[in-house]
Amino acid sequence: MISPAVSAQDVCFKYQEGTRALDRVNFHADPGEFVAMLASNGSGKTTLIKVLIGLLKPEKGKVVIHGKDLSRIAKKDLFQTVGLVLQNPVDQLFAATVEEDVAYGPRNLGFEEDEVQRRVGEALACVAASELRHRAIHHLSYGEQKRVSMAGVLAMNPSILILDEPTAGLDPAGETLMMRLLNKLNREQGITIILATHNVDLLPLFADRIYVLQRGRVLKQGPSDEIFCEHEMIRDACLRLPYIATLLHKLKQHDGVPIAGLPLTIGEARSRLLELIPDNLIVKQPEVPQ
Ligand SMILES: Nc1ncnc2c1ncn2[C@@H]1O[C@H](COP(=O)(O)OP(=O)(O)OP(=O)(O)O)[C@@H](O)[C@H]1O
Repeated sequence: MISPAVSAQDVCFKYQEGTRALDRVNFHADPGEFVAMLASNGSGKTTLIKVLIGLLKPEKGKVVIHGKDLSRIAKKDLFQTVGLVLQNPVDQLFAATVEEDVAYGPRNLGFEEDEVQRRVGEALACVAASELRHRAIHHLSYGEQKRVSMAGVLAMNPSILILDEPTAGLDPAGETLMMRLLNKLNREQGITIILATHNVDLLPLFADRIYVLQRGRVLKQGPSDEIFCEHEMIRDACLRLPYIATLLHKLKQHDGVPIAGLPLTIGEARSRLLELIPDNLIVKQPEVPQ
């Protein structure tokens, strides 16, 4: 049996001043999976991320990375296996220029300069930021800073990427770009993605599995369709359905439109609605590439 890329087993964590932020949390992500932690503010997402990467030590339970207890993994090996992208890029970026910042990790590991430059080039290309290479960090926009901070992590070639609120503060185009980048890293390079978010609208498009957290506990985990069909649980967790699902749910419940299942994405909703429209009312238009 293949070990999970990351697992947290019965993890409890209490902050010094007494807040119990995690209560017997069981979490795992298999190699190559795209897993989301979905929760409202203060539910323990950031705390769980910090525990998964060893920045906080659990009071009980353990974290295992690729079959090895986290407490036994040397920091140097950990940084090359698990990359952490913080919510606020300012907390991550510290060099004067983009190139210096992205090069910092590989240089620190003692790679030859050719290899460092190769990694910087590849990491920046991965996040669609090659043209920013010689720019000053403090001149970058927030969205550019987010992508550059991700490049710094990718330059270490991690097999697991953990991101805290990667779409927070981005405009709609930036959100879509970020999620597409993560999807590409996951599908094309097989990088395991774990992210914390409140963004319910984008998750059904990308996440293989979702964990819903509330007050430090896992309420439920499973694929999007299993998560979002539990309306009461979603409400109890102070979350909501994706907007498109809310619309179709209302059309079904209040207007009796016979929509099959509960579409969670615009693509699914479009297909279900088209099934209900007679062919002679549809005038087919050529598809416009997105
Ligand atoms: N350094 C700290 N000291 C004390 N309590 C903390 C600390 N950091 C977080 N907490 C508390 O732990 C709980 C979980 O916080 P955490 O930041 O993990 O939640 P979150 O789901 O990431 O929230 P958000 O979506 O607002 O970022 C909250 O009640 C918070 O007040």
